[in-house]
Amino acid sequence: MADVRIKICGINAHDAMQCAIAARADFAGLVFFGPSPRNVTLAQAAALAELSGASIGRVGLFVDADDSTIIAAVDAARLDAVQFHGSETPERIGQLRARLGLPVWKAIAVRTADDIAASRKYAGAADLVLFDAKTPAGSLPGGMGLAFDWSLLRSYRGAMPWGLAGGLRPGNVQEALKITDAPLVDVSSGVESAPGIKDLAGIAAFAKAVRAA
Ligand SMILES: O=C(O)c1ccccc1NCC(=O)[C@H](O)[C@H](O)COP(=O)(O)O
Repeated sequence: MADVRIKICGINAHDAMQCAIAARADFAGLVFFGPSPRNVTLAQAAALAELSGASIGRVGLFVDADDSTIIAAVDAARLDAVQFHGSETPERIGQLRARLGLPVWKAIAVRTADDIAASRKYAGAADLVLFDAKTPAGSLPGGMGLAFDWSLLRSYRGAMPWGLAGGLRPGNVQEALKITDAPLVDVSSGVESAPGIKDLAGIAAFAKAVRAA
């Protein structure tokens, strides 16, 4: 499977950032969402940006955040893209894209085929849709290690660039790619030893598994 892009999400420590770079991941996700165990402060994000430079794309992750929060993070972390994981509408996503001048990714919470079909409303507003598992009410909207039925994406041909997230691990990502042929995979808790603590060997194993798929 050629050139599947890899995003390691929830990087909040220098060793994890160095490991993602060494594993030749394409993107490092920085979570700007207080309730997450992976949340980074602006100062931490700036230090991670300093460490990583141009070696990896930095994607800032937000959940129904206001403009000032997003802009402060974009500036501090010198973000290359922004990912929205809340209930942002296509109109809101389009406004943010115009205001920030950065690629905008929209996470789509998936349980059924209808959820995937509904992602079409983001065409023209977002640059990429990230299909992720729908999480239980009251829990975090992502980073929960939950997978959806990957067969929903079998033979998927969307109008926009897309990626697969949710419950991926070194041990199952090849199966996920075999079923979905996803051009980008995103992992967070599947490469952690505890919530918010990245497992360095897990990051390396995940990248190796993707490249061997
Ligand atoms: O990772 C978080 O803590 C998080 C919190 C709130 C919204 C989204 C969050 N993560 C988004 C991601 O892009 C994760 O990588 C994605 O949901 C997959 O997570 P996992 O199933 O743990 O691999």
